Amino acid sequence: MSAPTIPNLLSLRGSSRGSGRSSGRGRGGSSASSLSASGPGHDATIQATDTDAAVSRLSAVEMGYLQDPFASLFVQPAPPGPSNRRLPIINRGTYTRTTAIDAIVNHFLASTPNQRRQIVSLGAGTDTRALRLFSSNTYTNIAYHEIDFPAITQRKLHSVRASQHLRTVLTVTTPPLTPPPSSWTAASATSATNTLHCHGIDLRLLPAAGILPSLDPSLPTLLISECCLCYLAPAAASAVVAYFTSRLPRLGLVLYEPVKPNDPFGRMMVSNLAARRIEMPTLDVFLLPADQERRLQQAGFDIVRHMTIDKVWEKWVATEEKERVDGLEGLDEVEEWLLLAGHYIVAWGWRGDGFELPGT
Ligand SMILES: C[S@@+](CC[C@H](N)C(=O)[O-])C[C@H]1O[C@@H](n2cnc3c(N)ncnc32)[C@H](O)[C@@H]1O
Repeated sequence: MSAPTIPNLLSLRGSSRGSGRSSGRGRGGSSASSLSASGPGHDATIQATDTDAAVSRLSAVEMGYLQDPFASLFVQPAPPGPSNRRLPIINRGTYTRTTAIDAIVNHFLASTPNQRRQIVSLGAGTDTRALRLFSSNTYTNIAYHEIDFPAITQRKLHSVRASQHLRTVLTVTTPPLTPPPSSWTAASATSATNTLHCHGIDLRLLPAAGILPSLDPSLPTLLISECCLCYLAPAAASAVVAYFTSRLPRLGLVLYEPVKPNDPFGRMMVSNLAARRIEMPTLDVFLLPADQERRLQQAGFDIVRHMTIDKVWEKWVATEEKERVDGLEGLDEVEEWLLLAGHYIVAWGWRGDGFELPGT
């Protein structure tokens, strides 16, 4: 929920109330008003959504929702003041979505002990999940693949090379080329069996490309799309999923996306995105949670589950943890939270022997 979909919706609403909170726009180097809704300008707008996600992650970390020592390393230092601070319901959304995907990732890793396994994050941006996993030292033998536009993977490499802290977690194994390569690899400094493979490629070109370097089709693999495939045209998004389902027999997929664009709240969400020249074409096709389940079934996943974010909060966050989170900022707008969280879904499915993902 930290991406520009709802966060900006509510950031816009927050600033109209004079909260002084910023959506983080402009920090990604694009001005939405000057960009067209398709073509290269639109790609730049979509790439800038990673900055929104990074700023929201940092806000949730700074307010104590999440622990992530890497969140600040991918966000430009803000001027003094609360400019990077998100509204409480946005922080709770970022927390809940991160908790849900972390739980699915952990379940996948725990169900595949003593063997090599893969995670592939589509549109990973400057996400820190691989860094958190590697530094926790809980799991070994992970090949973690991240895919994003070359401009984003290059920027991530720059941050990794520039940060003393990150150099204690990752050893970049790509030769130090100038200009920096868009595809690069790194090994975990604590366990060399954990490797990070950053692939700088437009996902829409993936179906026509060969097998990604270092991707091993024989390994159990978890594919993550955390607010990524929703930016692609439905046929292109399906082709990306088919690229993996046609090659990897033991595969799971977890998606995080908005749903219900046609009710009043959903219409407002879509119109706020449109004001920023952002389109989410898959939202027109996978309208309801049941459509997302059908999508995964049609893609070939045998077991399919989904939960809206409000249900994740209700069912997956333990009582004491709910109390801790409630105590951080308080949440006056409970109805607004339920409305917001009900418009975001985590859907997951899997197929193949020897591993599993959680039930609901
Ligand atoms: C909202 S951000 C999410 C980043 C990250 N998954 C997270 O949740 O923190 C969406 C990401 O998807 C990437 N993306 C969108 N369309 C893409 C495409 N066609 N090819 C590669 N990356 C894409 C963007 O560049 C951006 O980094």
